[in-house]
Order: sequence, then structure tokens, then C-alpha cells
Amino acid sequence: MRITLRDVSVRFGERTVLDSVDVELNERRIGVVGANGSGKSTFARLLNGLVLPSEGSVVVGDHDTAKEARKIRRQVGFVFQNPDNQIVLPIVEEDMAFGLKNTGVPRKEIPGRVRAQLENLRIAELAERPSHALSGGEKQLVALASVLVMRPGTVVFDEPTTLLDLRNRNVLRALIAAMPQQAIVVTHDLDLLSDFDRVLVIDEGRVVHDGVPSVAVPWYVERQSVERMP
Ligand SMILES: Nc1ncnc2c1ncn2[C@@H]1O[C@H](COP(=O)(O)OP(=O)(O)OP(=O)(O)O)[C@@H](O)[C@H]1O
Repeated sequence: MRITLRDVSVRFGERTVLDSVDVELNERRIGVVGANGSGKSTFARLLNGLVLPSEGSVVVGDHDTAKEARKIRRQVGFVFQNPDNQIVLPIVEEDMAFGLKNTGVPRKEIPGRVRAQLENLRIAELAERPSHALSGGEKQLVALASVLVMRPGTVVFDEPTTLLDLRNRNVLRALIAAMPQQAIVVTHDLDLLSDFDRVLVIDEGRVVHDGVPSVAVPWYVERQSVERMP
């Protein structure tokens, strides 16, 4: 999926959080890094219309997020940093079936699709568990499963590994590597990005570096360490 940001600025009140961002996202694996508060989540939320530009435009395929947010949400799934934002129904498999029912998937196909997605993430045993009683990491994987089961063309992840232990971090990493969809991943977990196609570095609302991970990640690490020196 081609996502084009044309001269996009986002302001909240007086504050400019993203400033004249102009990029075209077409690669299959794109990472976004930057310091706390630099604008990464805002950037991620622009990609499926959760945030709209104050200036400029975001076009996903042929659709402008400011005009066709509903269509775009079906094409671009979003995995939130906090899975509680995403899980709505009391039992895991019901929660996962919810979006499928709403988009008109035939009822008899739904349980099979839900089970297959849970198995794909190696969490089949969670199917009948109460969603509110899951651990943080389990919730994050269920939230991810709920997005993937909808089969969007692009999945945007906002810091997907923060709640995960080493095993599940590795599961997620393998999953992103194997996903047929485009993945755009905001993260502080730089190791996750080593086999990505492209990494954007955001600083104070601007894209300050854009390149392959073998160049962009060391560039970012170096810049952070220089900035931290007294
Ligand atoms: N809805 C909003 N209203 C006002 N300010 C906001 C809003 N959303 C974000 N901001 C501000 O915009 C700035 C960038 O926030 P954003 O969440 O995009 O940063 P981030 O790079 O994802 O940070 P982190 O790594 O800490 O998650 C922050 O200073 C934040 O307080």
C-alpha cells in the first residue's frame, strides 16, 4: 500500500507536534524511531485517520484520510500501545469476532478465522479466557490478533513490544517478518528493526533521517548519545 504524506503539519492548540512532513511510504517494513514526545505516535495515527492533518494531506492508496476515514480504517489496521484501548468484549474470541461481524464476514466463517489467527500467534489457549483477566503481554497479543484477523493491507504498530517478555517479543518479531501485509512500526526497540527496509527518525516533529536500518539506527543512537551529554 502506498501512503503519501504531503507537507503534513499537526497542531494541538498552539503546539506544533508535526511540522511539514513530506514522505511516501511504500516499503513492506518501515520503522519509526525518535525520542519521547518527538511526534511518533501522532505520525502513526495520521496513517489511518485517527489524527487528521492541520495542514497538508495523507493519502492511503487513492483515499484521503480527511475524507474517507472509514474506508481507510479497513485498509490500515492500528495496534495501540495500550491494548485496553482496543479490547471491547469480555471473552477473547468474542472480542476478535466483533469486527468481523461488523464488516459482514459470513457468520459460519468467523470461528475458524478467529482460531486460525490465535494459533498463528501461538495463543490458541486464550480463546475462551475473559479478556479483562489477561496479563499485559497476553492482552497485547490479543489486540494484535484482533487487528490481523481483519486482514488489513497495512498494519501500524505503536510500540508493540513494551509489554512483552523475551519469548513473546521474539514471537512478534517473527510474526512481523512473516506477515504478508505492510508493517509500519513505531518503537524504542531498535533490534526489532534490523531486517526492515526503511527507518524514519523523527525529532521535534520533523523527519530528520530516512534510510536503511544499518545507517539510520546507528545515526539515531549517535545523535541521542550526543544530546544526552552534559
Ligand atoms: N491530543 C493531543 N493534544 C495535545 N497534545 C498532544 C496530543 N497528542 C500528543 N500531544 C503532544 O504531542 C507531542 C508528541 O506526542 P507523541 O505521542 O506523538 O510522541 P511520541 O514520539 O509518540 O512519544 P513517546 O515515545 O513518549 O510515546 C507530545 O508533547 C504530546 O504531549
